[in-house]
Amino acid sequence: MSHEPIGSDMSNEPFGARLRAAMDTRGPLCVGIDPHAHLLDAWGLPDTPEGLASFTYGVVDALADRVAVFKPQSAFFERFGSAGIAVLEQATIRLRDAGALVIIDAKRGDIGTTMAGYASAYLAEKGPLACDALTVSPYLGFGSLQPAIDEARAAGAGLFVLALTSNPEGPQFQSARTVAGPTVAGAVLDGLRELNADADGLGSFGAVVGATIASTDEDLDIRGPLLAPGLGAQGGTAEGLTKVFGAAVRNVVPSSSREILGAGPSATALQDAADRANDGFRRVLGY
Ligand SMILES: O=C(O)c1cc(=O)[nH]c(=O)n1[C@@H]1O[C@H](COP(=O)(O)O)[C@@H](O)[C@H]1O
Repeated sequence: MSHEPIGSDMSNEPFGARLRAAMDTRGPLCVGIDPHAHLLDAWGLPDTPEGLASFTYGVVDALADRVAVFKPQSAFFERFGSAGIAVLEQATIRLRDAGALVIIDAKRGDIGTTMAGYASAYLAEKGPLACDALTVSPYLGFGSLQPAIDEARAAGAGLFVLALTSNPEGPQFQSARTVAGPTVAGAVLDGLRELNADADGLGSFGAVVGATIASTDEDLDIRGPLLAPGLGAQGGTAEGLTKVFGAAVRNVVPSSSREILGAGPSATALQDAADRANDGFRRVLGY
């Protein structure tokens, strides 16, 4: 696999274009950074801010220059209060400096003005947690995401909106019909298709579609990226992706956390696990 830098000339491109270039160069794998207490323990680290920092920077040092996309899970940093958020900030900066893209998984969603606060924290170019894309929740209405959409457009960042999540409870809401007719998930996908309509190549507004959903009748051709968590620990497989995503499979960003992190703390073992996963995804996703 290639460990080439993505190229600094991409820095002014929109998120979708940068994501496509990064995945083409380094492979499609997204490594989720989820520092669970049990993983800190398995790595021989204490469940403290210091342990969190050693774990997180261990992953960063081993993989930042060879993996295209990282998805730190904010919850596991928030667990340690401001000390944990400081580690998330540092890790995001280090990963981006190494040419990787960072999706902060915080699943934010609120009414317009409050959403604007989240957008300025995570999406504004000079925001304290400025990242390449943020996961957001549409359950206050797709339109409630507008401030994040505006900020993402201004900053060349992206969003991943929950559509068909990997957890078994998801369909209770996501398969329900909206007043206008489509399912909740279908309405989210329609909204994203509209946002990506004028994109040149891959759009910047993506959907979260779990790798664990057996199949779907929804139209996943949103002209934007499809973040697919649920691989490995939750049962999703590389081979299953073609069944779930069909013709849209080329836009899938396969995300794996525990499956890769469990290989540590050895940097070589982490690199082998990431390379193996990336090779498998390249084969299945048509790279
Ligand atoms: O938005 C996500 O990334 C997400 C959506 C979803 O439907 N399911 C899901 O598991 N996730 C996240 O993806 C990660 C999955 O971790 P592993 O199961 O260890 O690979 C966690 O951080 C979840 O919060």
